[in-house]
Amino acid sequence: MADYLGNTDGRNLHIGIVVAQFNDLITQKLLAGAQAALQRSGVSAADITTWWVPGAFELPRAAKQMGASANVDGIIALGAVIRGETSHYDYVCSETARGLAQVSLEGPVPVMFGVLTTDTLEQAINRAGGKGGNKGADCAAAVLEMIHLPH
Ligand SMILES: Nc1c(NC[C@H](O)[C@H](O)[C@H](O)CO)[nH]c(=O)[nH]c1=O
Ligand SMILES: CC(=O)[C@@H](O)COP(=O)(O)O
Repeated sequence: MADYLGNTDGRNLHIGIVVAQFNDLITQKLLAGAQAALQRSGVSAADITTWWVPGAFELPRAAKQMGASANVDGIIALGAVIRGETSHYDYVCSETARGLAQVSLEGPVPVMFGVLTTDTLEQAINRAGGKGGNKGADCAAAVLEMIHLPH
């Protein structure tokens, strides 16, 4: 099973990950979850390319650049947007989601939405390896499924 998911047409898959530094207490856990899940599925660590960006708002541009230049078969975008005192949260969440969806639809490879959008730090912790699972690992499974869709 691992061999199948980790390659296609007899060659190793190359997976890209773009991850936000903002709330890196959380995003480091999301990244670790994605990396572990990919490697369990037969993707070599050498075939995972990771780019860090300042925050979630920068993820769409990084995903677009990676899809155009890094020879990857799929991309996982990871971030953690946690509500503050102002409406800034709403704009970051909506534009990050819109931008990543646009890159996935219009770009050459599938892009997974692994950005937590939570009201509290606890909610984010629970979804980055806590009782709510790990959104990074979820996206790893999803990107492998999308790559293997019939073309
Ligand atoms: N508040 C959060 C941010 N804000 C920063 C933006 O994502 C962006 O980097 C900045 O506006 C410069 O363009 N980013 C997160 O990832 N998470 C947050 O909770
Ligand atoms: C999600 C955000 O941008 C947020 O953390 C910013 O906090 P604040 O709204 O209190 O400035």
